[in-house]
Amino acid sequence: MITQIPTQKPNTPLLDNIHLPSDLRQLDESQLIRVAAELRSFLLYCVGQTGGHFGAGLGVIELTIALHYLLNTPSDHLIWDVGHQCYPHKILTGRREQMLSMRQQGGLAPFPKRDESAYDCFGTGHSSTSISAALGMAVADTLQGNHRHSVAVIGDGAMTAGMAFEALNHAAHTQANLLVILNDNDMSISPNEGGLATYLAKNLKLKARRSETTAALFEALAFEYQGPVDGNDLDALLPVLKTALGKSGPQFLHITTQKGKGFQPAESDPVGYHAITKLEPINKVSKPKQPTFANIFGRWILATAQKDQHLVGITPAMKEGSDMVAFAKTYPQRFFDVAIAEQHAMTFAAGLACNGMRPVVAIYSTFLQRAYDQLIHDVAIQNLDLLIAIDRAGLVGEDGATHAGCFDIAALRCLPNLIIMTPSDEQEQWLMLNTGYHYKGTAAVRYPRGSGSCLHPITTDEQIPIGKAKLIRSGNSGTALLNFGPLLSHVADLAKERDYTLIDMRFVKPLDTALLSILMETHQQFITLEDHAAQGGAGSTVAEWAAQTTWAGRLKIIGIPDLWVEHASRSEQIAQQIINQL
Ligand SMILES: Cc1ncc(C[n+]2csc(CCOP(=O)(O)OP(=O)(O)O)c2C)c(N)n1
Ligand SMILES: CC(=O)[C@@H](O)[C@H](O)COP(=O)(O)O
Ligand SMILES: [Mg+2]
Repeated sequence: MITQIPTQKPNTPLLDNIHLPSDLRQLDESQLIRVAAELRSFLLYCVGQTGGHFGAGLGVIELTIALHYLLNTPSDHLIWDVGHQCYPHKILTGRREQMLSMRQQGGLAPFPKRDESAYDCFGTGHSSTSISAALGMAVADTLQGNHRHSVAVIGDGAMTAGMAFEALNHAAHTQANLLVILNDNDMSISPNEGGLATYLAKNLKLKARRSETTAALFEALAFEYQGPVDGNDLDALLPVLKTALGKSGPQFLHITTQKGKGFQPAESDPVGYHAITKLEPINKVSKPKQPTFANIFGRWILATAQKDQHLVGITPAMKEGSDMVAFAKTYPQRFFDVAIAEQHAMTFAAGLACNGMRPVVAIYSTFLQRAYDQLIHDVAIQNLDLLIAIDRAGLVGEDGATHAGCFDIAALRCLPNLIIMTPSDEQEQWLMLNTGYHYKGTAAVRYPRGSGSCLHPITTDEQIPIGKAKLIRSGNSGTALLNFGPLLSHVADLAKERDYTLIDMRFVKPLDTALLSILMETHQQFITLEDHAAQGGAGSTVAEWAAQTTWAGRLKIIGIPDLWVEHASRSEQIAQQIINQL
């Protein structure tokens, strides 16, 4: 058992000669255990040097070796759900020498990526997509007369998302040659939540060679089930995997693994070791950890829950990331981790709001994308009193494009009645959370990953006036810089140097058009700034307003107005809501 992350590259004589899975397949099965030991120590060394996702990869060392040993990758399709566990896969598929570039600009991507390697047959990052994609590839092979394996490796956490069951349901209908491997380590990021997790855990405790009850669940969906089998034991795993790969039709292999396997601290604390920062040199004095926007949210929800017993907090499997740890500990009855189920999280919150509670949905911007229809259909149309705390809004750094929160303003600003707030720092975040929480209707506050410029916001009940911006400085250059969000501190000095008027707009919706009209009288140039896609974001809101104001009579954007159009005949709707604007 390894207890320390090596700071020097370990000696890996077998691994050094494995450049591709074809090299691995030259080895005798009896050598694979040695390969696993070397791969595990090399993985520890690499992640120690770069930081990144950690526990999940340690848990699938044996599975990765077994799959690339028995499959004919990259011709056979192998898809890693979420993809945070893909580092061993990358090491065995021609990228061993690039591992120290992991998650760095120009370096290896944090998740499987099609344009990075032929062995990455499907890009992942968001969970629960692997079965759908693998099924698509399997059906394509059937249609083309190809005889190839299509394998999806999905964790017990990712298995809790509805999309996984949509794919299982469809697979039965297609009878495609698909192998789903459930990597069951009884962990999501936190311990896995919900009935499925309990169900699986109960059966694991039976330590049965074959769990009839678990089999029943998946065989009811026309999968042939095998398991549970110890996925960290190559001697147990290889024969069962061979059997599954030898069969046709939808196969379901249930393996059990240990998240963090082989590294004692990670085995003891799989939550803490889900991801790690890179090791710092021993003599480097580490800076004190600054509170993040997520930490401020965690303090805010705890403080607000103390004052209002109607507050309930919901997270789709990101308790730690959204920092609801203290709230969950203090108010366990009012904390809900619904597992990786963003769609359910939103409509569950809607139900709570309809029946006297005041829900706060804490959700990463990128994962909010999963709950868009529920936000529209179940929350916004009904104009429910609900606050969405959108974390990781904007660029997120090392997790790259799959996790960037660049589209929430574009998605939300066209929804009638919703208000959208963009705090410039942690004090503004606190004020806006208060404002959104008490707003009669649906409110969203978006804030970024990491820390901002006000590390010690004061606890306050104060709110801010809806739709009102804040003048930061008046300038004489004739240019007004309109800030939406946390980049204000990045441009304050520049605005002073260039003598810009600097406005903290605070709201994307409702936009402070009264102030903009005044500024229009005295400024010749406007710059909008946001940590969001330029297309369709806050700047577009300003542009649309400006175009219709300055070009009054020359540009009129006619479409469905900012309201929910009730039922009528389509011709009545079109006449009343659109054509009559002409
Ligand atoms: C749609 C979506 N929601 C949330 C996440 C954040 N997330 C990344 S890994 C993870 C836990 C996955 O658990 P599991 O599938 O069991 O994999 P393990 O880490 O246990 O190997 C979560 C919630 C995500 N990647 N995608
Ligand atoms: C793989 C995954 O989706 C999560 O682990 C995500 O990387 C967490 O992001 P943060 O580090 O911003 O919490
Ligand atoms: Mg798991």
